[in-house]
Amino acid sequence: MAAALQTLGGGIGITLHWIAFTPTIEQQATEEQKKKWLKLAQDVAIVGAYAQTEMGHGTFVRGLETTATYDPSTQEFVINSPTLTSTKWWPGGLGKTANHATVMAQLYTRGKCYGPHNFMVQIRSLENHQPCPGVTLGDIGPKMESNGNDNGFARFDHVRIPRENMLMKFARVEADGTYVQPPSSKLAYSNMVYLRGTFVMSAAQALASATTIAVRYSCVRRQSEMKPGEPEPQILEYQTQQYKLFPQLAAAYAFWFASWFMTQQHGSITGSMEKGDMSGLAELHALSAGLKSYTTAVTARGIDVCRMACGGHGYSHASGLPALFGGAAALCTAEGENTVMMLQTARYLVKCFAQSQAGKRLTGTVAYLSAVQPSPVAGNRNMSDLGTLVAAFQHRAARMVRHAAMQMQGEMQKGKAREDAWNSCSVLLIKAAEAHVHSFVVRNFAETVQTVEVDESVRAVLTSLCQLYSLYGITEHAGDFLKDGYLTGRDIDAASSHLSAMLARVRPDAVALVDAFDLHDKILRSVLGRYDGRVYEHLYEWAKKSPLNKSEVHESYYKYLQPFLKSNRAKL
Ligand SMILES: CC/C=C\C/C=C\C/C=C\C/C=C/C(=O)SCCNC(=O)CCNC(=O)[C@H](O)C(C)(C)COP(=O)(O)OP(=O)(O)OC[C@H]1O[C@@H](n2cnc3c(N)ncnc32)[C@H](O)[C@@H]1OP(=O)(O)O
Ligand SMILES: Cc1cc2nc3c(=O)[nH]c(=O)nc-3n(C[C@H](O)[C@H](O)[C@H](O)COP(=O)(O)OP(=O)(O)OC[C@H]3O[C@@H](n4cnc5c(N)ncnc54)[C@H](O)[C@@H]3O)c2cc1C
Repeated sequence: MAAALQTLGGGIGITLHWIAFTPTIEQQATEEQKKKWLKLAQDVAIVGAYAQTEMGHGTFVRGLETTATYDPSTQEFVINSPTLTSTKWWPGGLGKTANHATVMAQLYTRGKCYGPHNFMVQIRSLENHQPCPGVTLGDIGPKMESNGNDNGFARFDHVRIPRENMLMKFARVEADGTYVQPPSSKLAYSNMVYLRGTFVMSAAQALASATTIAVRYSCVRRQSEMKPGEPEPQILEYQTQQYKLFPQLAAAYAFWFASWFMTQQHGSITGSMEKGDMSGLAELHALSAGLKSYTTAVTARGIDVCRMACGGHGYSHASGLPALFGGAAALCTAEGENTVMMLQTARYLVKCFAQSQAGKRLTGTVAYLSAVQPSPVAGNRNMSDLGTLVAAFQHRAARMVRHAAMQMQGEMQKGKAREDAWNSCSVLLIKAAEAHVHSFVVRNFAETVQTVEVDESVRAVLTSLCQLYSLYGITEHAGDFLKDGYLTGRDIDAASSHLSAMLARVRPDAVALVDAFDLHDKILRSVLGRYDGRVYEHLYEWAKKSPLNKSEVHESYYKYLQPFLKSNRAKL
């Protein structure tokens, strides 16, 4: 599904039906409600949008203004948009495509507000697709990318829906208006956790696509002379080109493996939650938020590196890279803005750190926080050993989490309120959370390559790629590793020279490594990244199809240029 949606470049009107609307029914509806809507959704007999964000609030879900007020006399909810800023704004497919939406609204019953809950609302007629009475709909206009998707707006003027349209798997409102609490108030957000997990896969796929394009093109493209008089080399022979592309290639693999972990973790924790065990929810939320933030940010930057690595042709839409970048940029903002998501991870880490200080043994993805020793013992480390590299990342993350948490404690001891201390330490907190996620990705990569059983040579090349990824991270963030003397200047020098060796080692396998992503030309949609390598012929064909080439002399000539030239000539 992710691949199919990627083909459509950030989606079409129905994308959110598949990735958000239908999963929300699956995750938030009762069995009875599923019988009513799930099959209709799965068979696309109805088309849905996920309508949460409003003009005034996206991040702060508790600040949403749309209301769902229960009327026990008719056993209905009244959905209302009381202000301009309460207008639902951004939901994919909401403008023109969807005829239903799950609407996130503040639930009021018996005069009390119980916070945001999901409601199924029909928004267009199933007969003629006209908006339902009381519903105003439209498209929000062109965006940076994803213009095949009608991100829309919606206003509700006291629209009545049956009580049964509240998605009631967790929280419920009884016929008489009694509110029944869910096992956790955050279960109304479970679909966001799921979607953030799928964004990790989307990031991996987008970065895999960009590196496929750039690596293949770098084998077709020849430029300059390495040595005077010699034939022009493939640009992939330049070490600087390898240094641009191979860390992105390695990151694509790392994110792919992280997304596998995320999917497995989501399945196992939601399985336990089905049985009433909510203990894994906080970690699942922290991991999905942090991974979504980290992988999409690195992917967006990485795609731009790939674009620049393709020179001028990378800037053309023929390369497919601008569209990939636009799609990745959307992933950085949608489903929880990246800074806000990383701060959620930081919040969890600070709590875990406090628990560890209080003597609790941490488990799961944060276990290392209590295992890592605060005072490092410096020494000449073997910087080509994966175990050493993983330990270095864990040490860096643990130090940064401790530093941010202690800094916050210090601010509070000086009299600052917790919230103010949080805000004044939030840059440190973000960096610490990023280091934690980075460390997780490195460890997971290292563990995954060890499980490769198909072939010794496959394991060897993936191990090199994992070393490259880790060494690149260390050299890019050298200051973090040097700060408390855990790594020495000599270690960093060793890391740099191993990194150079890894670039050379990965070079012969680079094309096979991108081919292994198995991204068909129809998915890549890139003249530069064609599997057959016939870039120049197709670049020429592609340009000939430019709309400006439909006529030999463009109409703008007759309209503007001809009279302008004529008057200029007349002046001579
Ligand atoms: C396959 C894909 C292919 C192509 C893609 C193409 C197109 C797709 C493009 C876009 C789709 C986009 C869809 C959307 O964007 S839908 C809208 C998404 N909106 C958001 O993500 C909103 C972000 N904001 C939030 O999630 C929350 O408001 C926020 C977490 C920021 C704060 O929540 P709240 O104010 O309620 O909580 P706090 O008081 O801060 O914390 C309370 C407590 O709860 C914990 N928490 C928060 N969220 C969750 C959660 N989801 N699950 C579990 N726990 C959660 C939080 O950490 C606190 O814990 P504690 O510290 O223990 O008190
Ligand atoms: C392509 C695309 C598709 C989308 N699809 C949907 C959809 O289908 N359904 C839907 O409901 N929504 C959708 N959205 C909306 C999306 O979920 C929100 O835009 C997103 O959650 C960010 O919220 P915001 O726009 O309110 O950003 P803001 O919160 O206004 O962010 C602006 C800035 O404020 C900062 N900021 C905000 N709060 C904090 C804080 N607590 N601490 C520190 N900094 C903070 C942010 O880091 C950011 O720098 C989509 C958005 C995009 C771009």
